[in-house]
Amino acid sequence: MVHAEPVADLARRLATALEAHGVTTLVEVLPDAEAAKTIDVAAHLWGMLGRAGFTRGDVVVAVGGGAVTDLGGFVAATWLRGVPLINVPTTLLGMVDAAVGGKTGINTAEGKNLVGSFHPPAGVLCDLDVLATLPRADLAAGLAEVVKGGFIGDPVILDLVEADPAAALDPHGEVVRELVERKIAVKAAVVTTDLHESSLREILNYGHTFAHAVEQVEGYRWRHGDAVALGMVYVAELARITGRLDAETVERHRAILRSLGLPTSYEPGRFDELLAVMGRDKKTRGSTLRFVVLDAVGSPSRLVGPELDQLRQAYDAVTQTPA
Ligand SMILES: NC(=O)c1ccc[n+]([C@@H]2O[C@H](COP(=O)([O-])OP(=O)(O)OC[C@H]3O[C@@H](n4cnc5c(N)ncnc54)[C@H](O)[C@@H]3O)[C@@H](O)[C@H]2O)c1
Ligand SMILES: O=C(O)C(=O)C[C@@H](O)[C@H](O)[C@H](O)COP(=O)(O)O
Ligand SMILES: [Zn+2]
Repeated sequence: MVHAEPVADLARRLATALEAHGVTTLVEVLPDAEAAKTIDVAAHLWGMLGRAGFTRGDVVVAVGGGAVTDLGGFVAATWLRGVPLINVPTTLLGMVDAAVGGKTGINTAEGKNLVGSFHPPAGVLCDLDVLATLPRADLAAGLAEVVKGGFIGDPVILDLVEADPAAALDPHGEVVRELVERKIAVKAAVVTTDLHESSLREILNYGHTFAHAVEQVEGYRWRHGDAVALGMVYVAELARITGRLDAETVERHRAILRSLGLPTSYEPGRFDELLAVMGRDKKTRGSTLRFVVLDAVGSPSRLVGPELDQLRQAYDAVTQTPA
């Protein structure tokens, strides 16, 4: 079982329960957040599994946010070429996105999630009660991925957030439960059709080309969900500039994300740095950047090879907006 320090109590209780049922449990505390997603941490765990005689009859249990399930999943995918994985997401983002759908991965010096595999979990245990201790900023970051699901596939999500943003931020309320169920349904429908991202699955990457670039240039000090919020505004502006999306829907992005306290603007002067990183996005083919854009709410499509000037105009649009 792997976990980070902030959910140590929960992991201890789970390990105790497993031991009580006769399951021998090896528990390892990981570096917190993005610091867990490195080849060094993976290699450390491979060493532990080897010394413990971990076999294909054993199970990796990842208890934590998306960073822990991405790293735990990557180790499960690679050890003995694949052992079973059970995810116990403890952040909203993990519940609605990272722990479901089978993407696992680590970062390299060149970028985010550049090494990984598709390794679906054997099970995901999702208990909304564990969100009681999650800081509000992390709850909001998780809502960014929920809102993404609204824009690409389920507009009722957007209606629910617009009707009562405070309720969306209350982990004990019924609105959060409905948002979680709806977002997982959007993701499940996509992933069951295209697990390996040959085409349709790319829509789950809405906002992520710019988001991942921001995360990297910021040294992973930005929450992933915050970067996704900004990335969705960037790509909505790009879609408007290229004649795909109306200005009203772009403003709807800003209004919804701001109502949740999420970032919708960035600092000027970093376009060249971000452009270089965006070139390493997994959707890029050769030197051609490809973005998931919306033609309308619920109608995602692709924008292939936008002009440099259009990319820059979209950057200007997100750097001139007051936060
Ligand atoms: N594999 C996928 O499909 C997928 C999807 C989306 C995001 N991701 C990845 O997920 C990561 C982001 O995940 P995240 O937003 O969960 O961040 P995170 O895993 O970094 O967790 C955020 C913080 O919350 C703490 N925490 C977790 N649960 C808690 C709880 N119940 N109470 C108090 N503190 C708690 C963590 O220890 C950490 O400090 C990124 O690396 C992103 O790339 C992966
Ligand atoms: O499940 C997917 O597919 C996604 O793209 C979900 C994203 O929210 C997630 O952040 C994912 O890890 C990004 O994938 P990547 O392939 O761009 O690294
Ligand atoms: Zn994401």
